[in-house]
Amino acid sequence: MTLLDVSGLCVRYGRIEALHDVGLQVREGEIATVLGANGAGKSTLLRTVLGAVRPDAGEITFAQQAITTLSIMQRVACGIVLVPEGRRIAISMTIEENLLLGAHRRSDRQVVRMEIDNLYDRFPNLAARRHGLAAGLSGGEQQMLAIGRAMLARPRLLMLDEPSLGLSPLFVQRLFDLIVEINRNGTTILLVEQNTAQALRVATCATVLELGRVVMSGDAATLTNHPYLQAAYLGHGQT
Ligand SMILES: Nc1ncnc2c1ncn2[C@@H]1O[C@H](COP(=O)(O)OP(=O)(O)OP(=O)(O)O)[C@@H](O)[C@H]1O
Repeated sequence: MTLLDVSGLCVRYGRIEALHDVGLQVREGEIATVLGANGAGKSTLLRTVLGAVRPDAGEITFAQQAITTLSIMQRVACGIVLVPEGRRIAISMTIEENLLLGAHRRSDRQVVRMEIDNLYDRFPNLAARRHGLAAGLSGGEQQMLAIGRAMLARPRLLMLDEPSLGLSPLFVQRLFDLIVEINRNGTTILLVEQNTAQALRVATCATVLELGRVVMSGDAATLTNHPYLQAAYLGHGQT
């Protein structure tokens, strides 16, 4: 089933056309990735799906419901969650408080507790410092916390905006392992990345944006072997 269906999306910031007639479908249960260079419009696309940016044209449907005119809060209630670029955790709050914030809409406190404890089991560094300020965490740990917090909202669609940006190779690996695990546990993922090789490795389908337009889309395995993508994004061609 198609979970997210974006069609004919146009977004302008004054005279800049950030998205032009962009279409994208994400099927329930898959990892879809959006690739492209700086300024291609990737963040704008995610922010428009979330409702933080109003499109000038286009339709967005989520789980068969038209959501184009819904507010951010209404979309979050539908199950759409965004982890923005730069993580945006509350650095003046403790790790535990950040996680509880992610679960603030839920009333099943015991299950929330169990999910937080599972996260601590997976990331002992977060557990050891649960009552310390999130500001004290490394960039990689902050990203894990940001994703953990987002998952506590029980999203149906988790959107991640360049989660690997600025992380050490070790954390990049752990991050992509976490993304795969979250997906295997049933959450659909829309992943924006500049780490093209890693994103194509975990994704089922991909869309390539250039200057606000879709220049290519298809299943990830086919795109990985496409000469244009190899040359322009995977560094296997002539420069
Ligand atoms: N709030 C804004 N006001 C004006 N122009 C903007 C705004 N946000 C983005 N833009 C412009 O829209 C275009 C697309 O930007 P966007 O951030 O969506 O691209 P991106 O692919 O996510 O790039 P990056 O990886 O650098 O975040 C760029 O030309 C950018 O300068």
